[in-house]
Formats: sequence, C-alpha cells, structure tokens
Amino acid sequence: MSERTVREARRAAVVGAGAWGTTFACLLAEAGTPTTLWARRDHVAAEINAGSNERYVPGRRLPEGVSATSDLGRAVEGADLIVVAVPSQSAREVLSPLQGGLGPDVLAVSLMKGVELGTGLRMSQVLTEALDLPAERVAVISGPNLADEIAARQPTATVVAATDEAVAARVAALCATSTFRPYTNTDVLGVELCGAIKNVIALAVGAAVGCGFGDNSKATIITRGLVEITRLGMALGASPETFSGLAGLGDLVATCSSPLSRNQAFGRHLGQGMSVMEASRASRGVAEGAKSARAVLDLAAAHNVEMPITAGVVAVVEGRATVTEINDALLARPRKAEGVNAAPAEGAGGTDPAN
Ligand SMILES: NC(=O)C1=CN([C@@H]2O[C@H](COP(=O)(O)OP(=O)(O)OC[C@H]3O[C@@H](n4cnc5c(N)ncnc54)[C@H](O)[C@@H]3O)[C@@H](O)[C@H]2O)C=CC1
Ligand SMILES: O=C(CO)COP(=O)(O)O
Repeated sequence: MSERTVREARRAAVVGAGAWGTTFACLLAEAGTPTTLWARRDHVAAEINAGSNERYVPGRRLPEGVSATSDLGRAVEGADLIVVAVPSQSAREVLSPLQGGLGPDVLAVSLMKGVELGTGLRMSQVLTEALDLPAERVAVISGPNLADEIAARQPTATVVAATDEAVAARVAALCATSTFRPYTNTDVLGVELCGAIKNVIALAVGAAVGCGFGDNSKATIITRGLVEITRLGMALGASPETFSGLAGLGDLVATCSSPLSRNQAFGRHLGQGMSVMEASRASRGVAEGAKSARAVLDLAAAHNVEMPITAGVVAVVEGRATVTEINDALLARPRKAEGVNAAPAEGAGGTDPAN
C-alpha cells in the first residue's frame, strides 16, 4: 500500500461510545489524533462533549481531543480512520448508512470481539462488506484489553492485525501511548477468532465460578478452551503462533481471570442459577460470548471441528441444559490424549451429550 494511502490520520471517528469505544478514543487523542465518538443517544454525546462518560468510563476526565455527536454522518465526516466498537451483532446495521460513502484513503478498524450470527463472518469481514472497503484497508485490534484498566492508564499491550503490514503499522502508530503498546500481526483471521472465542470460554469459566468451583476447574477450562480455539483456528488457516500470543493466550487469561469481564460475570450469574434473561439484565455491558457462541459452533460444525465447551455454552444460553448438566456431560466424555487433534482413546467410555 502506498505512503499516500496509509498516511497519518488527520481525524479519527469511533463508532460506539461504550466502555472500549470511549477508552480507545482517549488513546487516539492522547497519541495526537483528534477523535469524534458516535454515541447512539444525544445525552451521552452531550456528556462526552462536557468531558466525561460516567456510565461507561466512570470517574475519568476525557482528554481535550475527544468530542462526540449522535449524528453518524457528522461523526465520520473528514475522518480517515474509522474505528468500530458497537456490539458485534449490531455492527452491520449501525454501519449500513455509511456504505459506499467513504473516501479512498479511509482505514477501518474493528475493536469488536464476535462472530456474526447467520453469516459466520468475523467483524473485519462485516466491516469490509458493510463499508464497501477492500479487505486490506480493514484492521482489527485485539488482546488482553480490559477497558477499565486501560482507562486507568495501567500498562497494557495489544495486537493490531491487518493483512497489509503497512496498514497494521500505521494503525499501531496512531494508538500507541506511554501506557498502551501495540504489536502488529498479519494473521487477521487468527487474531479475530481468538478474541471472539475467548469470550465464550470466559463465560464457561464464569459458570464454573458461579457453581463454586475453584482454580483447578478454571485452569482446566482455560486450557481446554485454548485447545478449542486452536483447533478451529488451524482448520480455518490461522497461524499457530497467534494462539500463544497476546490475542490468544493473553486475552484468554485476562478475561477468564478478571472480575471486570462482562462475559465472565454473565457466566457467573448463570452458574449461580439465574436465567439467561436475568443474567443479561444483571450485565453492565455487552457479553459478546452469549451471542457469538452459536455462530462459533456453527462455524466449527461446518469445518468438522469438535468444540465441547463451546457446545455446552450454546446449550445453556439456548435454554436446552443447565450448567450442572453440562458440567456432568463434559466430565463423562470419552477419555482421550491431550493434543489438539487427538481422537478418543481406545476403549474409553462415556458419551458426549454436550455435542
Ligand atoms: N470493554 C472492554 O473491555 C472491551 C471490549 N471489547 C469489544 O468491543 C466491543 C464493544 O464493547 P464495549 O464498548 O465494551 O461495549 P459496551 O456495552 O460498553 O458499549 C456498547 C456501545 O454500543 C452501543 N450499543 C449497544 N447496542 C447497540 C445497538 N444495537 N446499536 C447501536 N449501538 C449499540 C451502546 O449504546 C454503547 O455505546 C465488543 O465487541 C467487545 O467485545 C474489546 C476489548 C475490550
Ligand atoms: O475483551 C475484553 C478484554 O480483553 C473484555 O472482556 P469482556 O467483554 O468480557 O468484559
């Protein structure tokens, strides 16, 4: 990609003024790019223009370079970097008014961690379609990035992935600050799959915690969850290195261990006996894993990949099984060797009702 097409952004827009969208706008502004947030609601835009976003970034003063509007067209006007941070399942609809209207120099970035229901598309693919952009102009950012900690300026690393290394490097330069350190990667597929599926695994870890189980159970689900992510990623052509990197193991560990994680909290509520509706109401933000689990499982089925933990999460969020039933079913599965592609051990007993 030419120097002209990846030149420095003069202005950025962030579509979605939730926890991560607002925090990321602050990073861009701190790194030197004035940034306009699109907020769904007028009063949130007005509050951001007055210097705060108490619901999503409580107790923080937003920097000078951050402004907001509830008019999507105005938010993206003149922006050569468009970052998207709305719940995954609403991205296509939110972006539809922008289709075909963006200039040739625009780069788009997905901060979202989900897979679209019905299409099985990753968020970079949704952005490519919805914004009518060539795939090489779409980057993704994923990693152990709990927004609250980044807003508190705690040291954090992330991965900026784009098929064109120059685009990844440009986006990384635009969001790098003294506390936020981006690494680049050209494995967009692997980075996105890791981000979406770790939410499903965090939900499963939360469910175990809600049942009162301790660190052995958590570590088991994290480790076998990584096996599921790796299996599907390898089947789809991701790079093996990605799974042990920041977007893979890094984000899995952060999300599954943190009480700040909405996915983990959602699972915890289910494990404590709440219904899906009650868990959803109790959540303080989007729990992407609850929706993406079905899309991930469908993708796995289409590629003949076994994902028993993901299947268990789907069964629970679709109301077909309780957490206790899934726990029992997972433990009763046929014994097998530990590797990513291992088949059931010969003579191993058990069934696999989670699938
Ligand atoms: N919060 C975090 O720590 C991180 C979040 N992410 C990802 O970023 C994405 C956004 O997450 P957050 O900002 O945390 O979510 P959030 O729940 O804090 O905010 C979501 C934003 O989208 C808006 N929104 C909700 N439903 C909508 C709809 N149907 N149409 C249009 N706008 C809608 C809300 O008004 C809000 O402004 C998710 O995919 C999440 O997985 C990724 C890394 C870190
Ligand atoms: O993606 C995240 C951390 O990297 C945020 O996780 P939750 O969406 O579960 O809060």
